[in-house]
Amino acid sequence: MTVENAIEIKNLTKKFDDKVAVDNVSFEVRKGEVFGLLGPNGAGKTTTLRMITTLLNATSGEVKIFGHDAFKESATVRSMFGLTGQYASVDEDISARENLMIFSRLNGLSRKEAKQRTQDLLAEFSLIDSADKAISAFSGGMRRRLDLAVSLIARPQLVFLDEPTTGLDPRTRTQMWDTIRDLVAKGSTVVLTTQYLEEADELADRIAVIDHGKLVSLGTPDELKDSVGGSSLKVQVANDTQITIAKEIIENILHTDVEIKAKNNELSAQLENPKLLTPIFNELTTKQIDIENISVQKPSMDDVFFALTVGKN
Ligand SMILES: Nc1ncnc2c1ncn2[C@@H]1O[C@H](COP(=O)(O)OP(=O)(O)OP(=O)(O)O)[C@@H](O)[C@H]1O
Repeated sequence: MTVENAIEIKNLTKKFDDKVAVDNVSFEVRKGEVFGLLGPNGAGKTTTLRMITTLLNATSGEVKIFGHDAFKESATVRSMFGLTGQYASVDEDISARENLMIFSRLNGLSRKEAKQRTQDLLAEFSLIDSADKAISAFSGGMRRRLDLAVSLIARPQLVFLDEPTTGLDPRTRTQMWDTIRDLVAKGSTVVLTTQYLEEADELADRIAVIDHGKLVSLGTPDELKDSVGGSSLKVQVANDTQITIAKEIIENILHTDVEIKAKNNELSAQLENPKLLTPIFNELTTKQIDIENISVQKPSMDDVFFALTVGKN
């Protein structure tokens, strides 16, 4: 039997006393995809991740990793994935090289193998130049790269990244995204939690949106965007005396209300049928409306987030 899914979760639930932190969640993560867990603070992402990675017992439900029961075969399952964010307690005075050597040895590699693996990972994560510096001198980006390198020592096919870029500056974040894409290109499956909507949009093949412990939506970024409504049309006119007539033209064609933003003479409306853009443009031109700007925008991940999650948990 070939296993198609890296992870299968069925009816996963976690209660802390009376509080239901994760509520009957089911989903699958396919081999080779980047799967994003997205949700507001306190939604239950970390608790879900901790159960999948055997760090926390579930109240009920089932987790399978490459076909193995994560609760009954936890030792086997643990050897199948890498997990970042677990090495914070490492001595800050030791170097990146020493750090990788220690964890390679803990992973059962011989001294010679550990040396080679350390050298390869330092090169892969652009840490060669800083390899012998104390970790205390490392920037946030270098620490994250080292953390990821450590999680890959045993060459896992599945990697969990809990908020891999939180606190990084935009450039370092982009470098981390490249590193993650590289990992996937080499065949790994990646599960990540993130509080950045842009990150989920950029990296994830599919996203599970979690709110109040429940799975509220699952799909590709485009599917999620489509699910919260159609595109919006924005027309900016050059001359404010033409706003009213432009509004009438658009309303007549779309049969919908057009909103006027006082700033920049901008008109906006829901555009369910993109084919209506051409007649709108033609009619505005025929009526000699001086158009400054016209655009059609799909919903953003921000729109998805606000539409699917219900504010503060
Ligand atoms: N050990 C615990 N004991 C009691 N309640 C807990 C415990 N761990 C988590 N919770 C609660 O469970 C809910 C889900 O928390 P969780 O940390 O999984 O959310 P999250 O989506 O990861 O949020 P964040 O983005 O803030 O990390 C929260 O209401 C939290 O307070």
